[in-house]
Amino acid sequence: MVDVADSAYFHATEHRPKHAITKAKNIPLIDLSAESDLLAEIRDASREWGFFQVVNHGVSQELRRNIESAAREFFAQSKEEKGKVKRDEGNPLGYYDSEHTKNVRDWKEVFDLAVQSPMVMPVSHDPDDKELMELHNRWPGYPPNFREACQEYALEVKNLAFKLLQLISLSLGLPENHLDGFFKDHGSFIRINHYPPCPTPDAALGVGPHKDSGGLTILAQDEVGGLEVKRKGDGAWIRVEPIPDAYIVNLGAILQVWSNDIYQSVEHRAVVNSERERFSIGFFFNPAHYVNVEPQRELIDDQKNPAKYRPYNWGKFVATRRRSNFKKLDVPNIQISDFKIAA
Ligand SMILES: O=C(O)CCC(=O)C(=O)O
Ligand SMILES: [Fe+2]
Repeated sequence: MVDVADSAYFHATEHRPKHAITKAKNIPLIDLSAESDLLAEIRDASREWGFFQVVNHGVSQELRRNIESAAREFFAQSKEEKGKVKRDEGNPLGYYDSEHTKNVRDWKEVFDLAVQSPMVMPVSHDPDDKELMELHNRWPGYPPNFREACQEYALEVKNLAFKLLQLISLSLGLPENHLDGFFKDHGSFIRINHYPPCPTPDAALGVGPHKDSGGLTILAQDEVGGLEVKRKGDGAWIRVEPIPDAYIVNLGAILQVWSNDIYQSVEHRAVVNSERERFSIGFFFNPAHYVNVEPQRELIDDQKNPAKYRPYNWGKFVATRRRSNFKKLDVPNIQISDFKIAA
């Protein structure tokens, strides 16, 4: 992927990454072991930023170290070795090095794995086609502990995801377990991102600006840093400072719909640099494919605050995205704004 002249990686001048504000007030840091004011902190952070970091989260440091070092060893292999577990059109899990965000190539390589394998998904984006498929993880032979490190990590982060979901539910004034049922057969996945040093960090991005489309994202970034969040209000890009052993939490588009816009998912991107490689590991906490996503009845009012979105099926949403990713269709990817009800 290190082809300097390849303009497929170049963003339009106005989207190039140089003007991040690093000295600004950072996204909130929340101590999950604190008893008092926890819900208020989560509510304020979710409303103001859509992003926060958590400490005392219950995920063991050792499991995080294990997956981080297994990832380092995996990506250090030759392209040919990594290509043995490459994703294809039939199964998007595994290794991939040519992802695009909004038609510009990302300066990264990734490894995706389903938290529950097999992951069940619709075969097609067509709403009338009820056929389902099972997606199985692809495990590399090297390093030998890769699979175990990923699976052990996934179990603990999944527990954190449910804990955060319950806190978010309470922070919206809903019962603690109100949203749990949507995640009974959850279609969560883990994406390990590797961003190699980039000779043109002013023109390329590790991941272009996007919003996460699922429920919640729980991200571990290493000490290099590069994640930036678009601040609500003025749209300035704010650097998320790496905090050792903390997790970055952001609300995905589904929470925006469930909460009928009380909470909003926020744009973010990853910048790269010319000196140091960077790793991040995202846990994308997604509902089951059969879940129909719609504003929660408890949070709407037909007269004063009607639903802002029409219901949509999560599995079909994912299948529609997958189709446009592979076909490189010249249309914008499906977004929740496609389901927005005009006010
Ligand atoms: O690497 C990062 O800091 C962000 C990655 C990201 O936003 C994503 O994978 O959705
Ligand atoms: Fe993201």
